[in-house]
Amino acid sequence: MRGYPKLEGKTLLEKRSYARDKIDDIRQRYVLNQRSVLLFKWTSQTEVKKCRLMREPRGHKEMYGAIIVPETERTLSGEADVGVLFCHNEGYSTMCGHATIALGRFLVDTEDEDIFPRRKQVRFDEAKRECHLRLHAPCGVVDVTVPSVRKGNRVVSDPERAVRFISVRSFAAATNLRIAVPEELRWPELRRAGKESVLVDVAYGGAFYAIVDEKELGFERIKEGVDLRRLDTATAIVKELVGERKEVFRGHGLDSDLEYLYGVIVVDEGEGWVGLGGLDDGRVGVCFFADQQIDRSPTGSGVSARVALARAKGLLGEGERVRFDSLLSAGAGGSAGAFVGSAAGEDRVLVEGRAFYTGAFPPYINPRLGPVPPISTSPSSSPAPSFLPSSLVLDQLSSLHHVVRFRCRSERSPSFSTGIVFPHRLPPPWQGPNLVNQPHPDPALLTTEPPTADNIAEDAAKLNVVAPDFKQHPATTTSVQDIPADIPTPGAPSGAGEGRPRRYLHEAEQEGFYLWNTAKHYILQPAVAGGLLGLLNLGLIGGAAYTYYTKPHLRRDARAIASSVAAALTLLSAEGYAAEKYRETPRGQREAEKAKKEGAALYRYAREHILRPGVLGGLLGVLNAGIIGAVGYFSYINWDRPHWDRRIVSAVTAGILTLWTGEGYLAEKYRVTHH
Ligand SMILES: O=C(O)[C@H]1NCC[C@@H]1O
Repeated sequence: MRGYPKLEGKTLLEKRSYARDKIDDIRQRYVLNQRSVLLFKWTSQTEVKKCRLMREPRGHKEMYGAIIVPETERTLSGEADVGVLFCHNEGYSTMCGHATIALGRFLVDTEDEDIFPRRKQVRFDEAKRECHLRLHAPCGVVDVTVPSVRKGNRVVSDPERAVRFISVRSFAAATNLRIAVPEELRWPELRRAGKESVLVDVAYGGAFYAIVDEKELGFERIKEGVDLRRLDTATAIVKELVGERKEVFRGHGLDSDLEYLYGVIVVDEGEGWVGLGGLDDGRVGVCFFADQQIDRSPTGSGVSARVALARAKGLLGEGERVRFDSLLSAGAGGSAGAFVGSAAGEDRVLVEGRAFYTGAFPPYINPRLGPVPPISTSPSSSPAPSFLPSSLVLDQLSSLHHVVRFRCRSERSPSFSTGIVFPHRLPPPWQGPNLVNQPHPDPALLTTEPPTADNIAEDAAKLNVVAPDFKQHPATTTSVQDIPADIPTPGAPSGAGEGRPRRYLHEAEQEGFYLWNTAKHYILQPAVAGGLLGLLNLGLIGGAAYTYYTKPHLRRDARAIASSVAAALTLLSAEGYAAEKYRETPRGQREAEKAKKEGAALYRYAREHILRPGVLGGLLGVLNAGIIGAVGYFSYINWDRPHWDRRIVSAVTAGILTLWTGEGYLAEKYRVTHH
């Protein structure tokens, strides 16, 4: 990939880890720390360079991306033609059906051998008018068939017919799994339904999905409209609880990088219990994946998982085709956005779906816009800052031209996406309770002409390939020719003739303003405010203790003692009352749930990073060194005492011996269980 750093690692999964661990700032990074450092270093464009593609201001929570990897272990061994890494709001998926469908077309249409060096190997079946591609995704090799036509001396993809792919091995991992929902985690709909647990199925189609009937969560007829915030709360809890059942994901012969729960699909009435319906009466599902990102497509890998599950339950015959819809494709009507799934042999699934070009958008970095703080997903947060095009192009990323955006287009249902990257700034789901506020297409990006065999090449020509001299000539052949030199930030002094000191002053103001806003954003969070109150309490208690220590007469003054106790009780009760009141509000409940989740995440993080034997051994070593150092120090400064307090000496000796015996015991236990 041009411009994107070289992905280190022998296997695609290793490259995925590299992207996640080493260069994730390209996908997303909250740049707050860098900005704080900049206070002392002054703003430089190099720092601002490290900006995210998947989050604001270039992306959004629902953004999805595909990074083409020309060479992987499977392309080298001849088993695949090209590799791909998928990315989203949280990291890098192991499989993505909708991106595979969109990429299928792109890979047939591209003639750029830097992007797709093995393009010429792609087989065109003249009789069937289709190309066959082998795409190496992190979950394995997926066979993709792309309807294509000959156009002059080129073979180009045909938007009229559906792309199809055959999944990797797909299977049901657990059926009818009863998940108890602890009292404090039960969401309102579950309570109202009088339920204490939910029944879920878990299936794999390149990624693991928990599949759950809407009624199990206490919802009804979601396809007619649902408050996505409420569904988000419910599915986040289900995801956490099911995700903890590690045994469900293990033992299937998969690489450990694939053994995790990727998403929860809420399915409409009946699926998995009474069958799937057919092509006319298909199934609707809402998929929450990664960091509760909502899939606008019907989730290709989810379709693989759902078909495998239905097969395992004996609900789907060989060759029976089922239509799968997302909320968006179902709401839009027509069939172009739906996917069709069917069993394809023992444990494979055939998924069919269509993709359409809408354009290509090289990312820009506007030095004036700078990094944008994370936006809260609360409904009251201010709208996302708008994207300002700039004449200054990010060096490293300017040639990411194959982060291509596709959007599903059809005459009857022009308003939804099934593409690699969802274009345009789509309103996040919390902005509306149902489909009414779902994204609508930017008409400028839509091809209004109905596709015909004749305009196939034109359709492909919308693919916007950035020329190597893009930096000098930012406009591309298919994009707007006159990109404005720069749109000033509102309130910013104009650049022309602006003196250096004034510009610095303005930048300092901006920096200060940014930091103040960021500080406000963090400090005014209830959790932080709670922490500050805790500090205040500590300060007051410390202050009182100090006063009583330095003024011994107060210790006998009944009035002083009584007023201190009364003041402390009043303060604590007021704080307790306020906290309790806050917890009763919807926001408070959300916070409580979030705190619980974050607690779990912190625990998981600690377990993965700190409680690892190596790290733990190191920490224990440091602790031991500290203890020995402290004992040594106190022995040294007290060495000339006439006698030492035997109780202290015995307590210290016993303490150290107990600690070391405990450490020895744990180490031995670890050795026995792990080796
Ligand atoms: O179609 C799919 O499989 C993907 N869509 C977003 C979530 C999944 O990765």
